[in-house]
Amino acid sequence: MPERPPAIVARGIQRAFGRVQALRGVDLTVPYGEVTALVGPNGAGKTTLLLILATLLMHDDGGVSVAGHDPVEDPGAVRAKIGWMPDSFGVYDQLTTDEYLTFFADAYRLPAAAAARRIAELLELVHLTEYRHQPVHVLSRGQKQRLGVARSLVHEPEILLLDEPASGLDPRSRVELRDLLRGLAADGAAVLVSSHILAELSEMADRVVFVADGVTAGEHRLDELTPATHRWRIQARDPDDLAEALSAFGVTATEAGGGHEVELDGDDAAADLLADLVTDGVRVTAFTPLGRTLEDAYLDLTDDRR
Ligand SMILES: Nc1ncnc2c1ncn2[C@@H]1O[C@H](COP(=O)(O)OP(=O)(O)OP(=O)(O)O)[C@@H](O)[C@H]1O
Repeated sequence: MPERPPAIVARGIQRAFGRVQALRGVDLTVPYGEVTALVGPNGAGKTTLLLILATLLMHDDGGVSVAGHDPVEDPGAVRAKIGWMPDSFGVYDQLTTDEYLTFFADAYRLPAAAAARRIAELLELVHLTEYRHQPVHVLSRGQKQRLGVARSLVHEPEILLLDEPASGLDPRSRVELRDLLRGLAADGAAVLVSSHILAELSEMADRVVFVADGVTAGEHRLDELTPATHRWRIQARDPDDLAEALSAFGVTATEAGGGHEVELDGDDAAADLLADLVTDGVRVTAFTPLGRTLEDAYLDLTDDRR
């Protein structure tokens, strides 16, 4: 079977607001079946880019294709395929959560019976079933955020664009959001999510696109950013015993993070050193590989752009 073309391809996107050049040439590819994270400092242009992809803002230059359609030439075709969750969205306070979702189901022309089924399913998914008949204004910020996620899924879109969806969510809701997005990607959807919470994205995303100062600063697979580690942190009941043993084995160590950090040649060397330490009577309590974090990569990539 031929490989499916990417859900979103953007090349050289530019957009100015008066004298502010918000986007100076952003490139982005978002494949189906994966979660792509859009990461960048405040003012980098993430929201501007998402608005363009969501057909809500026109770009000045460059080319964009969303689900095979041009958002400027054919916004209706794009809107039918995307689910959009802005970073702040108005909710119609006097409507109940059920009515709120029904309003959007109507906008997407879902037949009434299908809409009722879909809304019940979505309220269950975002744990708001018990608020079905409550007006939206009684919902907490996090609950409104979850309602926003449900709203973006009403018409079962194949592409999801989410601007900072985790902000305002408590830890449990964040984990649930992560699992939900991973599940949608596993079912074939293309998910593009912007966020500042890097630790969380590293568990949620397959790919990351760094944007800084209106340009793409890097586009990577997450597993490429965390290559086989060569540094480990070792801790022992008695740190002096550990230091002595390392020195006796000729291993250079530096004290850091409440333990000793060492550089080794790979997993086999690490396993050998651990065995030697234990045989030598050192009571090792932790032997931790120090991978490169998403945060390290982000700081490297944006270093000269501050
Ligand atoms: N409607 C607008 N009018 C004028 N300037 C704007 C407008 N929208 C965005 N900008 C400017 O464009 C730049 C990019 O803004 P954007 O909101 O896209 O960044 P962001 O990466 O989403 O930031 P944040 O992480 O803080 O949400 C900023 O300098 C911002 O001030």
